[in-house]
Amino acid sequence: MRAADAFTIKNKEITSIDLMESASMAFVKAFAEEVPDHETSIAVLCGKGNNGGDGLAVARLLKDKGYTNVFVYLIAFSSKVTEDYTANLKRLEDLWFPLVTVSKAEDLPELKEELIIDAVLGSGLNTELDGEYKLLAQRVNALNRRVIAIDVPTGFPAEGELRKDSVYLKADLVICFERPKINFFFPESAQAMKHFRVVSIGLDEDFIQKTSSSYQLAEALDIRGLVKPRESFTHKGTYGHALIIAGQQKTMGAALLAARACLHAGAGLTTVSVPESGLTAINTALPEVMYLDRADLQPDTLEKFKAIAIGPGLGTGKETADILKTIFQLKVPLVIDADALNVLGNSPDLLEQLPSGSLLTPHMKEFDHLFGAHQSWWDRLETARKKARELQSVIILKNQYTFIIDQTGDVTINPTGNPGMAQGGMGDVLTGLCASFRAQGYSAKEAAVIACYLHGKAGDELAETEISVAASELAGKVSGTLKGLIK
Ligand SMILES: NC(=O)C1=CN([C@@H]2O[C@H](COP(=O)(O)OP(=O)(O)OC[C@H]3O[C@@H](n4cnc5c(N)ncnc54)[C@H](O)[C@@H]3O)[C@@H](O)[C@H]2O)[C@@H](O)CC1
Repeated sequence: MRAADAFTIKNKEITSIDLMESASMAFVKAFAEEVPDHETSIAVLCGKGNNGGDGLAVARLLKDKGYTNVFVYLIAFSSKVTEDYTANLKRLEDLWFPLVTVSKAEDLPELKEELIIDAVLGSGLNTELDGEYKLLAQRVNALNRRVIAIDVPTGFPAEGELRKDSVYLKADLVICFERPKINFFFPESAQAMKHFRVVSIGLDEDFIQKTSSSYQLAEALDIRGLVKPRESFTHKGTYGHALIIAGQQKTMGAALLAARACLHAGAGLTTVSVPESGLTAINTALPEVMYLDRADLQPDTLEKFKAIAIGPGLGTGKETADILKTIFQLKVPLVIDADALNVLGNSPDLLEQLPSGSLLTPHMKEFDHLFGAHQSWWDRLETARKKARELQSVIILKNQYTFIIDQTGDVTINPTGNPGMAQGGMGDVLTGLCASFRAQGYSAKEAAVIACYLHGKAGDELAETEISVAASELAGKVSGTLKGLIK
């Protein structure tokens, strides 16, 4: 993002002070939507870098917009100042804007304002907070006021490990510039912020798109670009035949859910392999779905499938390991989930035989069982990037924001989904979606991106009218949601 700033300044004939003004205007526009009451009393805490410069400009622009109670506190712990900070300070001084200088954390007056804008330190942070900055953050946190941070909360690193004992100036909302920071997507970010929203500040979009970044955020437009329309004269054979190997006597539902999702996501044919005791359930609940006896899971029968998903409710016994050994010999794209992942975690030799181009869908526990325990999500994601390259496979690392890591180690972040979806069976549905898109001919990465986005989006649509979302309901909804996405 710093490169995009520099490129925009150089090529758009915009000076850095104008870019700061543009960023501050974008902040104020979003702020006004969040805090419409112009009588709200606001304390703007400004450090001496460009984040502080934004704060000074924001204070002036808020006054211009009609906010009558804006007070600025200059956090003067450092002797270094940036040029744009100095220019914005001069603009405020010229307006006779009341300014309070705080040279030590203990000098911060007992703030009476209802709301605090945090512009102390932004993305220029290079170490954890300590000394006066740490004391200041602790003092402000103790006030329990509503805090809106500019770009990032003070003390919060844009990338790198988020340690549990670090101190941040906690924000209720972060209004950040142009793109969210990767660390916003980790569960540990909850220590520093509740929500974020992104505002455009006029950086050169072409440059941002072309600049290689290891992280991409999936957007509806990406899905529209990926999903191929259904053409005339196509038939069920065009859309592939998926096989789902799942379920035991007491976990038949997992197989049903995966098969249901696979069917509704558009696979031409869906077959499920469950114990024979599940046959009636399949025929009753999913009449379109076919059945394959476990005894028939032999190479010559399996070669005809366009994709095979394995794992939901399957158990971690020898049978699962034996089936994995068989399907690893095939040239059929694989989706590996749940108990199949746990079996691979128990036997590293088998994991080494994983065919390239496979799709693995672990949640945090399954991931750590496969690749070792991790203390932070940053580390976990780094391991996922390394393993995806080594295994030449795609990993869907499930989380509130799911990470899709491709064979080059690049990460696509999925933004859809909501807490209403925190119910058993959701993972089985995602596996069925992955199998469906793999069977329809999408690459492992494409299938993963479409499946994750669609899964969350269908859940979001259901959550508009429901507190919690049942997995079977979501599986039945995906076809309609997909239609809406590609319109
Ligand atoms: N052209 C640009 O680069 C733009 C930058 N913008 C703002 O500029 C911010 C980045 O500004 P800066 O790079 O000046 O840096 P900051 O304002 O984030 O930080 C100020 C200074 O603090 C010092 N510092 C770093 N780590 C510290 C620590 N642990 N404890 C104490 N001091 C520490 C550094 O010397 C840094 O220069 C962004 O977050 C954003 O708010 C916006 O104005 C948009 C345009």
